[in-house]
Amino acid sequence: MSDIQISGLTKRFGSAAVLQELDLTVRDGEFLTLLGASGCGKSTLLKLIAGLDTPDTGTIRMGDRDLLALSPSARDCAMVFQSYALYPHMTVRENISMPLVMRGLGFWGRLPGARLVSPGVRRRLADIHASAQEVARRLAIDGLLDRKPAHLSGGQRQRVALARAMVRHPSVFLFDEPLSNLDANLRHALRAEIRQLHDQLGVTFIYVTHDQHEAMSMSDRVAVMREGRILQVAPPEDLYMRPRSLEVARFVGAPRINVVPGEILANGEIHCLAQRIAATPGNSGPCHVAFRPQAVTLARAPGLTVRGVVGHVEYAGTELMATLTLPSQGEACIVCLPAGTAARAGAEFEVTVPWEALHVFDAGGQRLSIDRCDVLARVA
Ligand SMILES: Nc1ncnc2c1ncn2[C@@H]1O[C@H](COP(=O)(O)OP(=O)(O)OP(=O)(O)O)[C@@H](O)[C@H]1O
Repeated sequence: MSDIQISGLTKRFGSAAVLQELDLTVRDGEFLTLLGASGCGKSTLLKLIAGLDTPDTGTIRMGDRDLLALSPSARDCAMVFQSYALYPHMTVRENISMPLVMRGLGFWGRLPGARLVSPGVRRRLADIHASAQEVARRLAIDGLLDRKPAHLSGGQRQRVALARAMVRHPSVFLFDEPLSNLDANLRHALRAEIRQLHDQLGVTFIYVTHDQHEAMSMSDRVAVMREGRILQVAPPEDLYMRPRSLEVARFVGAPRINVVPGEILANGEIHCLAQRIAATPGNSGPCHVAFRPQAVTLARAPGLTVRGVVGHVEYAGTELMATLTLPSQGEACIVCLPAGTAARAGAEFEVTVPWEALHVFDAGGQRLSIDRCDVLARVA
């Protein structure tokens, strides 16, 4: 198939612009996730691609096809919703078969009596049910084909919704928070299954979630959204290691990235926590220096020394999460330490952030490229 190219997409509800001049290319066959806080416009974007709503301006193209000119059914997209959207009065078999019935049988063929009088309708229905059975087998729900949705668990219902999307072999799957209603264990298991399904089918998946673990663990690329705009589109590792802005850095990673103030001097040196940490060719002035809680080390290593007073210590299995209050700033940082580290509340404690784990952003929050200092230097 082809890439999906979205250009200048704007959608308003009344006076509120929910999507603002949004541009995005979804590559053919990739697993792309739209990640953002509730209300940032993720579902709206998905609905515009599916044809369930229309934009005010902008284009959505797939190869040489203008998707906006096509009806939802002609777009070759299948959508899977958080709420499953199954027909309660139909069996699992009938639910899964529904897209093929709608496509393969005319109005008369869909009437309940048609199969009694028409051998052609009977044959087509038998083929459709065989296809439904095959998809159900792949998703391990073939033992449930005669049940109604009310007699299924949440995970089973979501599998039926997936099967219904798969049965017509669409070229694009659109997922709107499909796992939100499930418990943590099931969510974890289904994440892996959905990713495997993507790899087997080899078609484009566009997945909406506000859960960064879900986004980071499943996707080829993640588009981070905020207030109707895309802040960055990148593979999960790039988003985590090289966030383009402080906003993205704060959104991705848990616990949240630590940020302490820094200063860029006229000679380009960056100072932070009374240490010379790096140099940048940019303008002088205040900046933000950031590091992830997991990036700190207790070993002596070249890097930024962070010293503070231990506050709350949280035990998290193989590690501890400790809050450090930095006396100079009065700011609290969270650092991740190996379990068993002697970090007692009220005591002074010191960690090092290796140079390569430091992120520097200008006063406006945009990432600065920096030259690492190779010698730990204290500023008098
Ligand atoms: N039909 C509508 N009429 C009016 N406002 C709407 C409509 N649909 C969505 N909105 C508003 O548009 C904004 C974006 O909604 P959208 O559902 O796209 O967000 P989202 O990022 O998917 O959020 P969530 O994760 O909570 O589902 C919200 O403020 C929402 O209230």
